[in-house]
Amino acid sequence: MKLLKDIIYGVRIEEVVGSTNIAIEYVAYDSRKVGKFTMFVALKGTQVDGHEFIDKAIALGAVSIVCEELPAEIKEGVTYVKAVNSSTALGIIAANFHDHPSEGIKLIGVTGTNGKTTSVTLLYDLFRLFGEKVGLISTVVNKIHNEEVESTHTTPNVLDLNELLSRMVERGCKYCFMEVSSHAVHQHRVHGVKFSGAVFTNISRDHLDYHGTFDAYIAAKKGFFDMLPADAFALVNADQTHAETMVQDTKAKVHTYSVTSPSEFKTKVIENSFQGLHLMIDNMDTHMKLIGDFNAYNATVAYAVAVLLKKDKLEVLAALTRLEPPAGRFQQYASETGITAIVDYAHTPDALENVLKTIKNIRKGNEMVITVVGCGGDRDKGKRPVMAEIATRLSDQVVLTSDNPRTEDPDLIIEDMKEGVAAENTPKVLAITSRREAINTACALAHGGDILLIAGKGHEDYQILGTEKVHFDDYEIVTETLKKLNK
Ligand SMILES: CC(=O)N[C@H]1[C@@H](OP(=O)(O)OP(=O)(O)OC[C@H]2O[C@@H](n3ccc(=O)[nH]c3=O)[C@H](O)[C@@H]2O)O[C@H](CO)[C@@H](O)[C@@H]1O[C@H](C)C(=O)N[C@@H](C)C(=O)N[C@H](CCC(=O)O)C(=O)O
Ligand SMILES: Nc1ncnc2c1ncn2[C@@H]1O[C@H](COP(=O)(O)OP(=O)(O)OP(=O)(O)O)[C@@H](O)[C@H]1O
Ligand SMILES: N[C@H](CCC[C@H](N)C(=O)O)C(=O)O
Ligand SMILES: [Mg+2]
Repeated sequence: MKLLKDIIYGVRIEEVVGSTNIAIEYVAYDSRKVGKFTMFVALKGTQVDGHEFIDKAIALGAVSIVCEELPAEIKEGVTYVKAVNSSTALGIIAANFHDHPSEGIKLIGVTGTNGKTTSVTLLYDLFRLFGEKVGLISTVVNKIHNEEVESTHTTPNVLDLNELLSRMVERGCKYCFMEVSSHAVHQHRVHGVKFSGAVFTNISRDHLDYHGTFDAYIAAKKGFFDMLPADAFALVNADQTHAETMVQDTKAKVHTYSVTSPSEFKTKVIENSFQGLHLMIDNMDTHMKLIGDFNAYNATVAYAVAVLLKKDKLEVLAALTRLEPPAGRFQQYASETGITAIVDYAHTPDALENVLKTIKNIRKGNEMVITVVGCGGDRDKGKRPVMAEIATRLSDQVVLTSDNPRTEDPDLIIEDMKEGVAAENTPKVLAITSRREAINTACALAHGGDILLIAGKGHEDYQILGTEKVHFDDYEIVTETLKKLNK
C-alpha cells in the first residue's frame, strides 16, 4: 500500500481533481485487471483508447484515474490525475510504486534487429556460471534467478517490467540482462528505468508495419541510447553503418566491438563449422558451441559486457566455451540417415540470409539445402518478397508456407512472398499453406546428407491462426517426421 501523492511524485501533471492522500494498493493499465483501491492509467493504444474504459475501471474499484483528458463526468471519491502523457506517467508511477527497482540492480539492455535474445541469454548463462544471482528478460523466457516467468513480449510493459525487476531485487539478483525492442522504446516501456549499460547489435529491415519508415525505426532504437545516464556504458557494433547514429547524442560512455572494422573489443573468426566457432576474441583463442559468423558478434557482446562489468577476461573466455545457444537458434538434429535438420528463428531478411550463408559455408560438399519458410501475418508486409528472394537464391528447394498468419489470409501472405522469387528460381518453389504439411513434404524430399532449414518460428511452441493459439513446434514436427519416415 502506498499513498497516491508518493506514487505520482515526478509525473508531469496538468491538473489533479480529488485527494492525493488516498491509499493505492494496485496499479493497472488494463481495465480488465482493475480491483479495489486500484490506480487505473488510461493509455491511448494502437487498437483502442484506454480512456474509454475509465467508467468500467471505476465500477471495478479504481479509486484513482491517470489520464490525458479528464472525463466529462467527475465521480466523487475518485482522484483524477491529468498527465501530460499517460505512457511516460506510467513509467514514473511504476518505478515509484515498486520502489525504483532498476536502481538496485545492474540492468543491461540489448537492442537491435537480430541477436538480442542470443546475447542476453549468453550473458545470463555466463553470469550464472560465475555463481551470480541474475535476472533475464527475453522473447523466450523471463527468469528471476532460477525461477521461470512466462514471456509474452520481447520487452514487457513498463509496469510489468518494474514488477519483474522488483522481484529480482527482492530475490538478491545483482544483474539483469534484458532485450529492448524498438516497440518498447517507442511506447515508453523503458521510461524511467535506469540502465547501467546498453548494447546495439545491428539494424536491418523489420517492423516497418509499425514504425512506417526505416528512419523512424532507427530513431526508435536511438531513443534508447539517448535516455542513458552518464554513468552507463553504450556498447555498439562498429561494423554497422548506423552505430554512430545510435550514440551521437548519448551521455553514456561509448565502447565499440566488431568482427571486421577496428574496435575496442575485436573478434576474428578463425573457423566456422557444424561443431561451432573457433574465434580470436580480444587476441585470445577460444572455441564456442554457437554456429555461424553472426554468432561471433553475439559472443563478443557477451565477452565485452562481462569485461565492462569487471569480470576477469580469461575467466570470461573459459566460461564462454561452455555455453549453449538458446532454444530455436540454429537448433540442430542429425537423423539416422545423415539428414541435418536446423530450426532457426530467422524471421527477418538479414537473419535468413545469415543463416543460409552460414549453412552454405559450413556444409561439407554440395549437399542439398531445403528451406521451409513463411512470414508472420499482421506484421511488416515488405519483408515477405525479400525473404522469399533470399530463400530461393540460397537454397536448392524451398517450401513457402505459413508462419503465424494471425488475422491475415495465409494464402495471400504466400502470394506476397512469391512476388520476390526470380523467374529462374520458380522451379525450386513449392507452396504449401499448412506448415505441418510443408515440413512433412520437406522431410520427404530430403535424403542422407541433405540439410533442412525450418526458419522463422524457432523456440515458439504455438502457431497463431486468426486469434487462436494452437500448439505447434517446428523441432518436434521435423524430428518426429524424419523418424516416422525412417530417414
Ligand atoms: C502494437 C503493440 O506493440 N501493441 C502493444 C500495446 O498495445 P496497445 O497500446 O496498442 O493497446 P490497445 O489494445 O490499443 O489498448 C490501449 C489500452 O487500453 C487498454 N484496454 C484495452 C481493452 C480493455 O478492455 N480495457 C483496457 O483497459 C489496454 O490495456 C491498453 O492499455 O501495449 C500492450 C500492453 O503493453 C501490448 O500488449 C501490445 O502488444 C501487442 C499485443 C503486440 O503484438 N506487440 C508486438 C508487436 C510487440 O510489442 N513486439 C515487440 C517487438 C518484437 C521483437 O522484435 O522482438 C515486443 O517487445 O514484443
Ligand atoms: N548478431 C546477429 N546478427 C544477425 N543475425 C542474427 C544475429 N544473431 C542471431 N541472428 C539471427 O536472427 C535470429 C533471431 O536471433 P535472436 O532471437 O537472438 O534475435 P532477437 O533480436 O532477439 O529477435 P526478436 O526481435 O524476435 O526478439 C536467429 O535465429 C539468427 O537467425
Ligand atoms: N517479435 C517478432 C517475432 C516474429 C516471429 C515470427 N514467427 C512472426 O510471428 O512473425 C514480432 O513480433 O514481429
Ligand atoms: Mg528476441
